[in-house]
Amino acid sequence: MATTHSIPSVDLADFLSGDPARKAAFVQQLGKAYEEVGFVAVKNHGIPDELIANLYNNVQEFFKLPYDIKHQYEIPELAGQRGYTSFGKEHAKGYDAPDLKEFFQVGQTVEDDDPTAESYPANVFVGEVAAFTPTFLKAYRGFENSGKALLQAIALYLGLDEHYFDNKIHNGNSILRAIHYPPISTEPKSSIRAEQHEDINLITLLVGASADGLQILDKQNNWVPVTSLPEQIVVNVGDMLQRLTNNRLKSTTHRVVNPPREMWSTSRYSIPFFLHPKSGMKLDALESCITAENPLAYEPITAGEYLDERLREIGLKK
Ligand SMILES: O=C(O)CCC(=O)C(=O)O
Ligand SMILES: [Fe+2]
Repeated sequence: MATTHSIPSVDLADFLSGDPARKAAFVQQLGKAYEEVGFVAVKNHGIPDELIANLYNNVQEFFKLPYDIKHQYEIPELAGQRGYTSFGKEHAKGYDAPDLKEFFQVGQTVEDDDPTAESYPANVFVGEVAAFTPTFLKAYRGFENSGKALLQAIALYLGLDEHYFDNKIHNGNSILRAIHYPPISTEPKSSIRAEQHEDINLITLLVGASADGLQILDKQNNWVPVTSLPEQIVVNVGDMLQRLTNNRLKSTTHRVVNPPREMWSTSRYSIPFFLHPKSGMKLDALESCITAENPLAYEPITAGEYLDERLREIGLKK
């Protein structure tokens, strides 16, 4: 895979090093990257390579299953938030044509006595691929931990207490999503596998996709390819963090394009982790992010209300 020329790169080991100068430098690099680009590549992210490899193997096994079996794991009442969503169901906000993908989502499992547990639907267990669900649950915790460290750095950059986000994301409504973009068999109507969009959540952590295709829209309105090194994950700002920071940190538009014709026969897999807080978190703009040059841009809203609004806009919730 090619290098990440297009987005800045940071080393999470700097933040966790215990060396105040390295830690402070990381905070500035991450914050600047999120103000200017909205995406970074993170090395030493703490999710073991072997776990990532297992995750991809299980995901490929699952999507190979016949449609009738996968469809048993599709639960429309859950708006795609748990289990399987079949090909052509989800579309980007503002677009009618569906994305060319099927996906599977795993959500939070509460392990303490937090009453938030009652608000989460149960995860859907896949019987046919024995290691699928356990591997997902393990990876879910890994992404949560890496995301927590990154949010600690973001909190410091914003002049907040380092642990500002910790209890807001503990038992949060995060989603681990495995996506399969199937091979292309006939001339596609458009060149797009996943139409341009911004992510809904606080931050998204994406482990190296199985193929090229991800592009971000830069400030000059050019589409720039993002391909990450195997040992890096790509982490971007979502709309909830953009809203909380009154547009100071950028939720950058991105999309997935079709491969060149000679690659049509290949599938593409990717596994984003959408880091959400608990639904009660207020997304009201931080005082420090409201200035004369950057006046208040959004109405107050909670994370839960905002998620509902967005799921309706992308066709998952009626
Ligand atoms: O497939 C990818 O690489 C990115 C997918 C994505 O942007 C999303 O699901 O929000
Ligand atoms: Fe996305």
